[in-house]
Amino acid sequence: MDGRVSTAHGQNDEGARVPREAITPEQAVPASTVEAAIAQEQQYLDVVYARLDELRAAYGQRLAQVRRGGPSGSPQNRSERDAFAAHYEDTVARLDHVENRLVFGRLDLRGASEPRYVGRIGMSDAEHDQLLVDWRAPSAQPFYQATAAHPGDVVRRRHLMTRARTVVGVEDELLDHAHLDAEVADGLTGEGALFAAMSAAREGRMSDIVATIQAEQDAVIRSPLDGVLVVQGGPGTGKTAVALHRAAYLLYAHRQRLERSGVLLVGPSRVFLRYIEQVLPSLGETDVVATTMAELLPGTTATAADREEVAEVKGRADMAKVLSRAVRALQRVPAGVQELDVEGVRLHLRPEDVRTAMARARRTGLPHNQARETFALAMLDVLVREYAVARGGEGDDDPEDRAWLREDVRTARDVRRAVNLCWMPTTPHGLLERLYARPDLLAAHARGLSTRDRELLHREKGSPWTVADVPLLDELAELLGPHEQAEAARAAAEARLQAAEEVRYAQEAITSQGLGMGMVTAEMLAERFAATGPRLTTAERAAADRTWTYGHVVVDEAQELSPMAWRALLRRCPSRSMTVVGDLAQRSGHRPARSWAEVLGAAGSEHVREAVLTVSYRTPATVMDTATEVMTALGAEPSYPVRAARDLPDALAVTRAGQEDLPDATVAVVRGELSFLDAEVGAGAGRVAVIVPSGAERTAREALLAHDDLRDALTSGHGDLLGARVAVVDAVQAKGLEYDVVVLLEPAAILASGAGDLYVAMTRPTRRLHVVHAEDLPEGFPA
Ligand SMILES: Nc1ncnc2c1ncn2[C@@H]1O[C@H](COP(=O)(O)OP(=O)(O)OP(=O)(O)O)[C@@H](O)[C@H]1O
Repeated sequence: MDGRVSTAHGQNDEGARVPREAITPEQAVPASTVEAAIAQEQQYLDVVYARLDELRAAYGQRLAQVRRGGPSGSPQNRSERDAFAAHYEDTVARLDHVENRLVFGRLDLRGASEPRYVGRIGMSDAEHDQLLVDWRAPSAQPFYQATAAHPGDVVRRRHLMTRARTVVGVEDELLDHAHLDAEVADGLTGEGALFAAMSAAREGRMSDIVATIQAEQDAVIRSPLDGVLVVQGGPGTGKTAVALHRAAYLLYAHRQRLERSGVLLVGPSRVFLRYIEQVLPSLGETDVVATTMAELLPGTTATAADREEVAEVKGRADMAKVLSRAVRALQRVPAGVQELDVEGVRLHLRPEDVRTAMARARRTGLPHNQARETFALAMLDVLVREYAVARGGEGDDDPEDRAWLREDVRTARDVRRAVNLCWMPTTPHGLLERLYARPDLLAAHARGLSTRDRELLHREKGSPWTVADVPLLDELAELLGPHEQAEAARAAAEARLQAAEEVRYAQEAITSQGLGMGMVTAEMLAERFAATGPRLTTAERAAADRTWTYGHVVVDEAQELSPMAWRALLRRCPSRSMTVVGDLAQRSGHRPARSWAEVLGAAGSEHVREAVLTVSYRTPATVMDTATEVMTALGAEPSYPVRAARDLPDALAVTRAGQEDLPDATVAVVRGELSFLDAEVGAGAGRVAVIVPSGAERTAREALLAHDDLRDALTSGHGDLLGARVAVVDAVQAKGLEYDVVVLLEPAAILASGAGDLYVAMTRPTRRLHVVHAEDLPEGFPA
């Protein structure tokens, strides 16, 4: 390609000091001088890293100084010191995280005397001259957006490839009109760097793409904060990467607005959150709350999954009405007058008094458990009046007597029971459990559900909570409000945890300050800290608080969310500022969705804008095209076609075996693919997923474990889904993840759980999809 010069080498050139403007913007770098260019860039890198070290040392010292101040002083002094410590801790952590590929780009601009360097964070030298522009700053945008057709002021864009602190390659794109060519105009930016990133062996953790963000991705990342932005993109188009970079961008561009309220990121599973956990810190952001729908409600962990048809009923928007009726039914007016015994006196609970007290309580607009107090007080007033009269009218005007009478009534068993029966306090878990377990209750409140739907909801008390239960529990928590006794038990448990945390914190302080020697114990220090408590970050406080509202919410794999789940997320985001990324074609189960309007539930009625990502940076074209053909043959053609950025030789392989030989064939294929990776990306590097039909993971894993070499590969890196060189998973577990090679076992059986699952499974590899089957292949696979 004209105007593009790139090379790479592994040595650090120790050339003479070259001033940063030595490579003039108008000057292209011929291939012969690439080595010299690398040497020049190394000079610049050395200056930037030296500054990074200086800043780290300076902030490290300030932090140590503040910590040395210890826990003494007035509360105001302590809180100021805490605030400084927090700031320094964050800065030190941020500077530590940006070590790798700190500088990755350079722009030579028409009319500018110096080039502009783009990096992970902004940085100035001691004289306040800018060394590095933060990739998120407006002045870095041309690095991602300039094209030969629309170069703006950019004459040359240079990608710097680095390993540790060494420049190992540069890649130039000349964007002035003299070098215009159609291929550049249409093409991807920084192709060399991009292809190097795409070809790297996968290590089980997602990396950031800050050096090679493409123009269509950049437009999404920098899209305005307000409203609901839906990003539809086929497999591997960078939706997850873009969502994370957008979170980092928004925190940078709207720090004031988002820092206090925070950003919530919702992913499909804990494994997925671990897969992406390094991306935001590497972009200098650590304060995002990452969670899954299963963990959205603090204190509740959903460990089970429902069958598809059960989850569907639980997820319907109508369930909100069922729950609201169930809560309302906790407020009951007795059919007739009831007699109550208070200290031998007969009092009367009259339906009309109950109705009046109820109306007053409902007018407060408070959730059920909190409004109960208004109801109970109103009932008490009525009963105390009757009690006073029954006691001979004495003490009617004497406040002290009146208080005694009131106490008699309030504590009487009959009264407590009657008030509770009229307005029963309850917990979300208790109520939902009763609803599921008692068909009569469900029939009374869920009139809109068919008998079959109600049967699907039935379950015994004590069954574990499922992911689909979480939005229902959350809805109930909203309708009910805190339950005093349950809250007290929770607070006590939390206090115990907090005390343990304070001791741990104090222990650290003792160690770091060289205290101890028997003069002060961790418990003593903890007591002193208790007044202020260990510092919690915004993210930590937000994650522990159900009622926390976030400034922005990012949802990944959003095509899986139910209408009830959207309600739970919208409650957490009153500003309705959301980034929603997903792929309709990858939706699990047997209910395909044709449009985002169908999927978004209540979020769909907000101000929604859609963006589409069209290029897959993961899956080779041969595999991508086959996956599309299979989906089309199934009548589930993806509505948003995807173009693969590259193809690779032998990207698709198919091995047919007899039913009996399938395990042996799988072993041979996995072994062959590991050898392929050894040769291709280095001994022991690269990762293989064996994707099997749901429920077949255990058998498949055991078949592989029987072989020593494969056992090593399966148990390497703690043997978990991200660490091991070979992992056995089903399509749902593989969602959002990627591997160098996928061995796809029995596609026809995977299809039983839905076309979307097969599509997900087929599109996970970066290098090769190897299909192993005994049953006939679904239509669309090559013969
Ligand atoms: N601009 C880019 N430069 C380099 N690599 C990229 C770029 N965009 C995406 N990638 C890489 O492509 C792969 C797929 O990205 P990502 O997981 O974000 O895609 P996705 O759309 O979320 O995929 P899926 O829906 O299939 O889970 C990742 O390895 C990612 O790092």
